[in-house]
Amino acid sequence: MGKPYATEALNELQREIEAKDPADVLQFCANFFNAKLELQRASLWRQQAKAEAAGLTLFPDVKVVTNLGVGGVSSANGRQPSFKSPFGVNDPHSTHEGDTAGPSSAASQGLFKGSFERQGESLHRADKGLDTQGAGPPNASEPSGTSKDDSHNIPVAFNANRRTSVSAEALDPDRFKQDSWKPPKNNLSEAQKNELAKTLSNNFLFNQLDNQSKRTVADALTKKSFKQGDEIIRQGDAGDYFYIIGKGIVDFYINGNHNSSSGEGSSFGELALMYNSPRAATAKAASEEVICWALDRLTFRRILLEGTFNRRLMYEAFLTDVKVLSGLSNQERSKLADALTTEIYEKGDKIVKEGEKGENFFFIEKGSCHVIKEGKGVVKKLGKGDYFGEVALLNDLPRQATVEALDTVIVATLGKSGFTRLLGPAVEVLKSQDPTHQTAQSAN
Ligand SMILES: Nc1ncnc2c1ncn2[C@@H]1O[C@@H]2COP(=O)(O)O[C@H]2[C@H]1O
Ligand SMILES: Nc1ncnc2c1ncn2[C@@H]1O[C@@H]2COP(=O)(O)O[C@H]2[C@H]1O
Repeated sequence: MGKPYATEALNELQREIEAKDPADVLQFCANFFNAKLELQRASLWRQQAKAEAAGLTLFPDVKVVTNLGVGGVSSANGRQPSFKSPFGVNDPHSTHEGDTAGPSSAASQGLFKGSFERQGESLHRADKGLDTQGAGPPNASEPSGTSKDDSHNIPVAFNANRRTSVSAEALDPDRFKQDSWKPPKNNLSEAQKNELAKTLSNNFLFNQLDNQSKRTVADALTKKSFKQGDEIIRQGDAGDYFYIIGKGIVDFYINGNHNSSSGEGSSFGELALMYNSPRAATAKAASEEVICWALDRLTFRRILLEGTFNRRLMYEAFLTDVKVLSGLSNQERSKLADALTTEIYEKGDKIVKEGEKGENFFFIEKGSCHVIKEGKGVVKKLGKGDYFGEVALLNDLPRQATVEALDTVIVATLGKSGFTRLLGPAVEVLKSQDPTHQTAQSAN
């Protein structure tokens, strides 16, 4: 990343601070840059296997990384450099276990602990299809870093150009404002507008947008009809459109095997657009008639990545570090991220009270809490990445303890229905770790 990027990032941070007025500015800055870094590493990391197959090295030489002076970067045995988060040793969840087992293990655990930063790095790429909608490459000049000779080895539909990765483009609203991009206009009839409005009212992501963004998206969506068996998306292709289902059922296949299905109001096709990665699944029309509303890649990135999707990405970065969720796929993690709501508590606040009915499950994003039981006192201390509130939801019991904020605590909460629907394999882990069945633990 060059100087202009740093300036843009700092400007963006400044705007965020002014808009959000965080109580703990340093923590906010740390979170901001940590999330950016993690997104960037995650994006590259997803492409590592393909890059290796093409004989390319995506990750920088360890010496280069060290020279960048990213806090706590270290390396061992030539493996992926280890990145220490800005929370450093005080972060109870920065143990970096994934590092010791090598890259593939780290990836499968959802832990992206390497720093992939590299000054001026940009690989030539063969995914021209991704930029066919008038954007052109965000950076025309080709910085040095990887030899041009490598470019023809990159498989089609593989994006190794970090300059168009989600972290570089999505989190860079200034670039959006400066260029000549204009959202497309669909010129729908009144009847079609009403049909679309009905579909959008059922779509979770759309409902998160502000009114202006809603209007832009509604004006840009185009209607596409499919017959049963039609392939809407093919696994491995480059991403062109994001889809919202207006009518019918869509089946998803991974490597030819049926994986899941979605119905009216659901959306799909976001992953390839978010990460500039190949399509992760094949989507096929499963009912007689399927109507989808398609949003072009550029409008998707400009509008959705600036708002809801940024929030989602921030949550995803955080959720990647929550140990109990390590069994979730990226898709499951995205869905979970969409359903989370942020709540802030001050020192002394009782986030849940023993004996009360339980409605929510909580992940701690920031701060620490004491778990207090009547007659026993403090039984546990919880910190960033820990969770609580599962016992009441899993067993339909009143809250088994009080959880009190020890400082400013930010939690991501999940309602009861999301808890059972979206935690997937993590529910079994939660059950097996029921703290009411465990012996007393240290509260220090
Ligand atoms: N299990 C799954 N893994 C990956 N993608 C899925 C899955 N189920 C549904 N999908 C959707 O299928 C889409 C295929 O294209 P994308 O990778 O852009 O985005 C993907 C998701 O929206
Ligand atoms: N020893 C413990 N006993 C009861 N609850 C605990 C204990 N340790 C941690 N907790 C958490 O405190 C939460 C209080 O609300 P729940 O009973 O829903 O879920 C509980 C657990 O998540």
